[in-house]
Amino acid sequence: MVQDNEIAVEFHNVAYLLNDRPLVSNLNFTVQRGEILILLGRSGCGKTTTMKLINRLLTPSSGEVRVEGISTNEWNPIKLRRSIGYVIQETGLFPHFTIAQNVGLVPSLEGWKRDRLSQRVNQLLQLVGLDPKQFADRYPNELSGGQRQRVGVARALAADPPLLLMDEPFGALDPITRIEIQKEFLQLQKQLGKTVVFVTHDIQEAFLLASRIGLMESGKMLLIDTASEFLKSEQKEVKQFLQCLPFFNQSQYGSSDSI
Ligand SMILES: Nc1ncnc2c1ncn2[C@@H]1O[C@H](COP(=O)(O)OP(=O)(O)OP(=O)(O)O)[C@@H](O)[C@H]1O
Repeated sequence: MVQDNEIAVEFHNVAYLLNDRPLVSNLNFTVQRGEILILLGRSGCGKTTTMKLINRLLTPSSGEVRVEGISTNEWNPIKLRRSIGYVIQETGLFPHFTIAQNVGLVPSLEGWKRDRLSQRVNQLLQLVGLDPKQFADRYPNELSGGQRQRVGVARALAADPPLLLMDEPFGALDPITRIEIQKEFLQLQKQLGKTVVFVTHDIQEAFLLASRIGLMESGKMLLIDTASEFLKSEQKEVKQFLQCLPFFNQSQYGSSDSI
């Protein structure tokens, strides 16, 4: 049985309504510590909304989301967000900040001393495969899309948050860079043991990264299970996604079932 302290995030009967229209409803699931939970689903199915309910960019219209056992309504929103790394597709880097300033943003807001901050920034840039000597003083528009994505990941990790929310973080990359960065991210996650909620509509990405996959449709969670159970599902919506795996080879996928 899963112990409470193995649970990082819980959704209890959560709905979020906008102008009386439910964007998500009946959400009941947990995110276990150290797992990569993939939220998979077609455009507009409610993945981003679900993510924003975790870091309190949105609060539930009914039900409750708990992070580390505490309802998001009770968390101080600033403290909550600083304890959660957030990576989005467009990276959200500040254009007039250097790469070092972008990566060091949260620690500097937390009042870290200069030396500690610059050490941390260098360490993180190295961790995501960017040479600090080459990149620290550049501005975001002087980097390629893939390099900016790496900076986005480094920034999310800067204050060492236990939980990372990643919303289509590699969506804008060419397929080769994307596979490279996915594999590196997987290594990094194994090394750091973070809990990750990762949004994608790409089933290949889901199978490569997932400890478990949550399939969403029309604001509901249809299924949440390991990749190998996903493969066995008879649900129509699951099969539709599986058909999108071009060169489907079971031995390549579903190997990271264990949490
Ligand atoms: N601020 C808003 N105002 C009106 N409708 C919204 C708003 N935010 C989200 N929606 C609607 O809520 C639904 C869920 O949106 P959400 O962004 O969660 O989907 P998603 O699964 O992340 O989609 P995508 O993969 O395209 O990013 C969509 O139908 C969207 O149009």
